[in-house]
Amino acid sequence: MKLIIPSPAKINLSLWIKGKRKDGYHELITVMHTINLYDVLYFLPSDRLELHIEGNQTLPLGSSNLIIKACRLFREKTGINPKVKIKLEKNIPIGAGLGGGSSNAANTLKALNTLYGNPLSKEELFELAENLGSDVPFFIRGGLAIAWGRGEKLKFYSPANFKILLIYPYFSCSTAEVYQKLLQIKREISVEDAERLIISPLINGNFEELKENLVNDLEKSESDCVKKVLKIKEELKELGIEKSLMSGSGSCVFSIDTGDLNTDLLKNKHWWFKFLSAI
Ligand SMILES: C[C@](O)(CO)[C@H](O)COP(=O)(O)OP(=O)(O)OC[C@H]1O[C@@H](n2ccc(N)nc2=O)[C@H](O)[C@@H]1O
Ligand SMILES: Nc1ncnc2c1ncn2[C@@H]1O[C@H](COP(=O)(O)OP(=O)(O)OP(=O)(O)O)[C@@H](O)[C@H]1O
Repeated sequence: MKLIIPSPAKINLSLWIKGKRKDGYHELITVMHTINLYDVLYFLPSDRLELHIEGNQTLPLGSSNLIIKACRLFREKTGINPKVKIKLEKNIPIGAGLGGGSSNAANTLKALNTLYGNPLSKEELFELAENLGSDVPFFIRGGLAIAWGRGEKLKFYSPANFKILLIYPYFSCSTAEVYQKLLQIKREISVEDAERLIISPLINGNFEELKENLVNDLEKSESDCVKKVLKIKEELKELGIEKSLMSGSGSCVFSIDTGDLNTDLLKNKHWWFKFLSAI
């Protein structure tokens, strides 16, 4: 049986840091939405597990690839040894704050579950996803959600309908380094606050109010990568895009609902840009 699975990216509409946990992770609250920028995963019959990648030559093919990690976790949990040829068509920039690897991992778990007769419940899929990374549980369902804790606690909402301008500056950021070089931040904020500040203006289409409320505390990181991202935000301001935000731990920057922008201003710069939609 052949399966073709779209693996969408996400943006973080906001991210607040509440403090540092004993396990070394940061306590956070973040609002995520999947967008129509996809990798594609092909699952084809094979006599063994194999991974082929198109569109990117830098990604590992072995056990450090999140797709292989997902396959191994599936085998440990179910006792089923996946014999599939997986082809990854990579379109999502890596280390860009778009969760590409996390999305691949989550969608691989779902695809294997489908291929082998659904041995895992939805809850078990979420539990397994948690072991693969903080963003992976979100991609089991996708759409619009508030995540908190390390990022594994989730509250989902009906997906919203909005346009995004996404800028990728041709460099990547290390998530670990961005967090490591983050100043001590202790936000007093709750899931209810995130609902009031982000979810309700988003769902009601109050984009001016939403733009005023967008925050990403990881922009305060001392990492060189984030400093380069902040320069991109300044350049966008000079082009008339007043409100933009770094997604996740960077390097992408996005702006909401910039429909009437003269795109010529964005051309021939040191980035690529795409007009995308929330999905
Ligand atoms: C930046 C976000 O993408 C926002 O959605 C996530 O917080 C990062 O999630 P992720 O890419 O899955 O990150 P992980 O692979 O879980 O962790 C990478 C590293 O980021 C740091 N990390 C990650 C998540 C978190 N809540 N606190 C952290 O301090 C840890 O040093 C960790 O070792
Ligand atoms: N299938 C994969 N796709 C992308 N990255 C992968 C994959 N497997 C392992 N990785 C590793 O994961 C890291 C980045 O993953 P990813 O692209 O999810 O980060 P990101 O876009 O910065 O997302 P975020 O920071 O929001 O979690 C890189 O170090 C990359 O080498």
